[in-house]
Amino acid sequence: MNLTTFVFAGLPVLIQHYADYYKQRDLASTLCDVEPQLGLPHVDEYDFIVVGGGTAGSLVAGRLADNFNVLLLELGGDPPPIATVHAGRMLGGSGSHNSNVYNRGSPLDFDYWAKLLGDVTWDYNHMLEHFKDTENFVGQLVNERQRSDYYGVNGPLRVDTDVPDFLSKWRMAANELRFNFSDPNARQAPSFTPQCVSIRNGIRESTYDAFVKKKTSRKPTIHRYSQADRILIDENNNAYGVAYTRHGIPQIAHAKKEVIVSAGSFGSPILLTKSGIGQQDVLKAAKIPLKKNVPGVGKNLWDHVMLILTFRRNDPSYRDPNFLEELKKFQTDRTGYFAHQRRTQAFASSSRAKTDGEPEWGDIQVQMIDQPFIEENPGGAVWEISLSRPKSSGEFLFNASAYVQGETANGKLGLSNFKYFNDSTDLDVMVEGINLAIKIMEGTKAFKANGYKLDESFVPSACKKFPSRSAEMWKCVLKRVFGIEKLRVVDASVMPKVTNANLNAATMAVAQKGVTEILHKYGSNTNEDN
Ligand SMILES: Cc1cc2nc3c(=O)[nH]c(=O)nc-3n(C[C@H](O)[C@H](O)[C@H](O)COP(=O)(O)OP(=O)(O)OC[C@H]3O[C@@H](n4cnc5c(N)ncnc54)[C@H](O)[C@@H]3O)c2cc1C
Repeated sequence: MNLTTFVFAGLPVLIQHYADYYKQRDLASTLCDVEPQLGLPHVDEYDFIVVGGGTAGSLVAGRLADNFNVLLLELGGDPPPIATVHAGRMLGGSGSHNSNVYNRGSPLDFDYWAKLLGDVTWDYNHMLEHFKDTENFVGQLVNERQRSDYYGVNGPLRVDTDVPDFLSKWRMAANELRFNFSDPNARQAPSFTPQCVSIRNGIRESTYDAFVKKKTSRKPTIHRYSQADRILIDENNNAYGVAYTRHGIPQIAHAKKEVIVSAGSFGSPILLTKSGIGQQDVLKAAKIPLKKNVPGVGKNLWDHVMLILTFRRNDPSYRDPNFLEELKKFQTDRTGYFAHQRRTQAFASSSRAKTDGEPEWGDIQVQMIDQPFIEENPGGAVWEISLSRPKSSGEFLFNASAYVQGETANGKLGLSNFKYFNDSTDLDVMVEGINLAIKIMEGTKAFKANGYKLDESFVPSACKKFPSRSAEMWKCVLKRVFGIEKLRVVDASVMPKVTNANLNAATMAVAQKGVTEILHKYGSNTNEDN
């Protein structure tokens, strides 16, 4: 085993060590906190209770704490120093372990939301102000003239531009294929772009870091390792509190103003259903008293289907940088290979988008990620091909029979069915995305010189009966890989349709909009009961 493999293989052990240590430390302080209450009926009271300390919840709780008494309940604890898990159960949520790519999405996404919802406050002109309120943009721009109109500089979240050394090649490839080269945000249009990231000195910055941890003014009270089990709703259908378990100890908190559900696209529908808000027949099957019949709970599940491709580099002169030296540079002054994401991206419109009369509204996103230090593929590149405006949507349903049998763990109560490619034209769009990636890597002068070649070893043998690289072969691959067959919700689950790029930034703008509306409703006077 070489040094690189040894270091990477040790990461999960290190992460688990920190996760266990944080949990034990929090358990000790929780026991001191709750000791006086044991055996006594005791209910804490706050102005707002925010359920879920992820991308949206941390932002909402941190902002509201300026003016109000806020309790933030989070299922997980502090994020470990290096988080690589695929479920964001920690403060900062999925934003504490994702790639921190900061893409707002197309302005046309938000204009479409406004049309769908019949509410102009969701259009891009309005949402732009919420993006600006959250951002401290320090990055480089392709179009400098847009800086003052489109970017915020006084918000808590640092947003930078990642500038990998192959960005000039990316620009050349754009020229060769007659694409524009532009910025990913402001007014995103089909083009090749650099990527913006919410990363500070090579370290991820989540909304928990930016809006809560680094805050110097009043912070929310945080109860970690706390699972909200039920929203308490009175006979007039007002939410007035939350029943939850903190390290397994049952607790109740009351909210004088509102309960805000920010438990994410999977957590929110489960909590709403457990509280009696959901589809009538599901509630009946789960024997949960009906509070409100909302047939949409758990429906409308959108996902960006993403296919990952690997390109090998056939370039005898290529040598990986020295792993130890790069690690030292990063540890010493946060420079070198590990200080950057080393990604670029392109937004493109498929033939379907053009036929639909939407040529400016990209429905394909491709991302190139430079990958040194992979022993079996030195200098290779990984590509993420995403269907960024799918037409197929799925559902996330409540597992009523498991609930009736006594299951309480949220992770076991959700049944997701993404229904990928239910609309078969989604397959055609993905095939165009795959072909664009191959064209850039194998067909442009910019990248051809490095001898990049698609690694097709992952193609299942059942798909090899089709001509190599044909649309039929790619559709077969996609089908195999993705298996065809007084309450407020503020998180990614409220998007009527996903934006056409990574969702973290759009979730922040949704959260900032929620905060703005709450402050508008309640003002900022802590002593006044509205
Ligand atoms: C592997 C991965 C990589 C990604 N990469 C990117 C990227 O680079 N850029 C980008 O823009 N987007 C990315 N995303 C998507 C992005 O992270 C999410 O869209 C965004 O975090 C959603 O925010 P949210 O607040 O809705 O949910 P989350 O951030 O998931 O927060 C929900 C929180 O609620 C908590 N919770 C759930 N149920 C309960 C309960 N009952 N009681 C208490 N707490 C509860 C959870 O523990 C979690 O902390 C990525 C996602 C993943 C999974």
